[in-house]
Amino acid sequence: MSLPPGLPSESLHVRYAETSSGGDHDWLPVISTKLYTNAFIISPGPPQKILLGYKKRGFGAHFYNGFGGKVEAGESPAQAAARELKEECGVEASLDHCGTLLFVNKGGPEWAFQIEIYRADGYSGTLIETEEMRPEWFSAADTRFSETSLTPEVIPPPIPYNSMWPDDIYWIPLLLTKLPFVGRADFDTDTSGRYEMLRWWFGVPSTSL
Ligand SMILES: Nc1ncnc2c1[nH]c(=O)n2[C@H]1C[C@H](O)[C@@H](COP(=O)(O)OP(=O)(O)OP(=O)(O)O)O1
Repeated sequence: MSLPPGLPSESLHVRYAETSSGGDHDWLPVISTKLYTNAFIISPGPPQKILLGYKKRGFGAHFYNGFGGKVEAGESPAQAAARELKEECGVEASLDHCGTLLFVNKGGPEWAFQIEIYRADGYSGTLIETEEMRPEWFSAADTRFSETSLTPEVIPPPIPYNSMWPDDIYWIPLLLTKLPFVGRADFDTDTSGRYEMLRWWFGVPSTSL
């Protein structure tokens, strides 16, 4: 099983993958890439919880997402991830790299987004709402089977996949279980400007199983 084209580590072997149908030549061309980061705080629990930010403006506005953005000139992705986390929700964390994703949009921009994903089990400082993001906790476990005596303060609402990028549902479970992952999705926008996935591929390299 081989990775889709465009990822930095195309030679990796893969043990597990979720993928749409289509041949190797059906992927959109990748002309160039821009580096981004996305960082997640995951409180081990129980109950396991994930911190997401409601994006108030800019690209991906009104979606919940991790905290991140562009890697600036002279920065490593790890430095950018720490900076963006602090800028967007006010906290610091010991971040571990856990995945690389490539997103290509049919209608542009002309570059593909290469997003380095980070996670941490905890943080220091005080969470704050910023101009860009409103941080909120969500249950990572399936709350349908939780004890009913536990209050919403103890068990927050489930991960709001319907208000997130459509690719997230494929790789966030891998992030939660600490499995390193790689993946790619090609997008188009529908007539109302909503992002639709044309093709996708998300997998776990064989060395990590
Ligand atoms: N498809 C998809 N799924 C999950 N996450 C993302 C995508 N596409 C994305 O762009 N992202 C992530 C990657 C980044 O974390 C953000 C986008 O970064 P952005 O807010 O545009 O970058 P900043 O540098 O913070 O932007 P400004 O502050 O300059 O506006 O979404």
